[in-house]
Amino acid sequence: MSYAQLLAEIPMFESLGREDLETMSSLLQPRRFARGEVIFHRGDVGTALFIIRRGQVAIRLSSSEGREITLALLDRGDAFGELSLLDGESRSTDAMAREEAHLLTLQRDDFRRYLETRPQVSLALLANMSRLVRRTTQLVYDSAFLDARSRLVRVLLELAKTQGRQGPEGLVITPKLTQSELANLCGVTRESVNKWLRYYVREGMLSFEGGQIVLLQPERLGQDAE
Ligand SMILES: Nc1ncnc2c1ncn2[C@@H]1O[C@@H]2COP(=O)(O)O[C@H]2[C@H]1O
Repeated sequence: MSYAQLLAEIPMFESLGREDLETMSSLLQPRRFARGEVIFHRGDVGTALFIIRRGQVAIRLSSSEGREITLALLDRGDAFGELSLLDGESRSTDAMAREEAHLLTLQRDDFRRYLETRPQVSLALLANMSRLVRRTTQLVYDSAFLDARSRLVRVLLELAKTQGRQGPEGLVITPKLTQSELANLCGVTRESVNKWLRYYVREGMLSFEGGQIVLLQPERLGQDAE
């Protein structure tokens, strides 16, 4: 089966011509993970890049006491696991399938060969890593300077931007998130997420539809948390 069409949708590989995409496609191995299954743990040896065909993957950190934060939720067309292939260190985070996930793996040597011979792929990877550094800086800023309410609002607005769609009432956040998952994404307690979600529902700025959060007045929400 050719995965060239999926590869062409991924920013890191979009510069590749048809022939390259077909060659890379023949190097990919499909792997399937059940809902809740761990794809890798922080500290594991990294041997492959992962590309998501279907399903959702959480990039997470957890403490020895069982506390967790979610750094990112990834879905179709997202790639992860590039860091350890580049610096030879171990996996920097855990990765877990939030729902049944159909993934493709590209082995380290094959990935590096593309980076060495296709400068456009390296540039796109650098752009990807620049975004990652910016997001991490934003997380540091948020945890140092923002209160729980502002952190929640910032995460909701970012999810709406990266994984949202326009619905009839407002911006719908596509992944269905529990309050605990939202709390992990914001780095605040579940109680505080619950308190502020209820406040924004009362104020008419957000609602819930079929388990999804809908931002009814995203601009007002943004102003409120400034
Ligand atoms: N802060 C972050 N935000 C989003 N993704 C990350 C972050 N840190 C690490 N990752 C991804 O998670 C992967 C974990 O394995 P690697 O360290 O090989 O590569 C990492 C990146 O692809």
